[in-house]
Amino acid sequence: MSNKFGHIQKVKFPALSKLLAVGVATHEGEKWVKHRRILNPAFHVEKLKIMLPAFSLCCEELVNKWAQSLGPDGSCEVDASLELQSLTGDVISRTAFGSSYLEGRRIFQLQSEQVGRFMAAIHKIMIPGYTSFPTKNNRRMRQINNEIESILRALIGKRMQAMQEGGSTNNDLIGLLLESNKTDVNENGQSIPGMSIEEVIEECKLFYFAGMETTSILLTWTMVVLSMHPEWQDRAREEVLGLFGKHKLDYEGLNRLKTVTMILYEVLRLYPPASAFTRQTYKEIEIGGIRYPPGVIFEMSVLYTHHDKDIWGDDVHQFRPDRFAEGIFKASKEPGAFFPFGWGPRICIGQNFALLEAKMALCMILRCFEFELAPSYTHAPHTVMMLRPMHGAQIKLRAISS
Ligand code: HEM
Repeated sequence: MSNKFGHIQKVKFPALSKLLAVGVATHEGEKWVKHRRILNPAFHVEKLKIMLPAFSLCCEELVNKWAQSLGPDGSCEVDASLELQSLTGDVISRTAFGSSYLEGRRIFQLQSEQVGRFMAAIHKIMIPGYTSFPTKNNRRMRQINNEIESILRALIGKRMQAMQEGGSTNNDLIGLLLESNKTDVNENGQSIPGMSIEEVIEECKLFYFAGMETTSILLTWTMVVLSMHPEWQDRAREEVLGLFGKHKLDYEGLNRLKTVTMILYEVLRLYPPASAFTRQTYKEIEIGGIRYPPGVIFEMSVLYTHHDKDIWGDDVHQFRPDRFAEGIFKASKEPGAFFPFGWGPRICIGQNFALLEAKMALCMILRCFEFELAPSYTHAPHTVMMLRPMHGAQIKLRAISS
């Protein structure tokens, strides 16, 4: 971890866990607490169950598309990282914007372009004032931002009007967010101002950034790792076929998956999509024998902690899903050392959404295809913003005969 005095200091568990709870008592923090309270109902389990058919529809479209690409020998090659990004973009578009899915999809395309442009310029972004230079890239990024905001503004306006006229919330994220915003009541029972339109727009943009890339990266690494470990691929498929056969995947069944869940956790341990996140001290705090003043920014390395031999044992770099057989807390020597979704009050609000989506997608893929790495695949995990495969994930799919 580095602090603003330029020191680099490694802080390990358990001292690290103290930091995870830090960081929400400032002015920024108060705003966050309000946002979190308004967002929470939209991610409640009952709401996720209602979103399940949308997950299912998107996954079905993906496996059907792959089935149509199969050659005469019953196989085809795909870049799983692109395909799964498109899947998770579709899922967010449908679950966030329901009937306005096509506008949602346009936002997803624009944000994907935005991420690509940001990544291409990432080294220059450190130059003070660089983002206001009138370069071609910066002008296009501003244009994209304006287009995203105007689509969202129109969409939110339409929804608010429908709600005023007594229409339903449609149970999509935007509807649930607006409904919760309208009825926001603080702990003392007083109605307090909810989010402004600008803040709702920011939350919608965040759903894409926070929810799309991360989940597609989890699914991509899962396909890569299961290609490297066919014995675990077979075990997972057996479990899926045993539980569901050819029947529809339901919430209760997805919750009973043990092997698939252990596999997803082990992939999240080895390849955490958000490989690091930050915390800022708001009061003086002592960590690892050093006292830090308020305002110090710490970078929490999930990757480093998930690969620490002292915490996970000598097989730390091996893919061993059964280390999670007794649950997350018994998987390592330090309970709490597994935190791909963060920890403490700021923990990822979409973690149940992400895991449900990943289970649904993986089950459907396993039921229809066997897969292995294509000869062109090069294993190169790369951490620019997120931990992704640098050269894509070329996977060979083979249809499972029914
Ligand atoms: C595998 C998938 C995902 C991973 C690994 C992941 C990881 C994370 C992490 C590490 C954080 C920061 C937590 C902290 O500071 O303690 C975060 C925050 C957040 N995530 Fe996720 N996330 C995933 C999926 C999603 C999805 C699907 C959504 C929404 C649909 C979502 C929405 C958010 C939001 C809104 C925040 C900010 C929460 C706050 O500041 O209160 N995430 N996520």
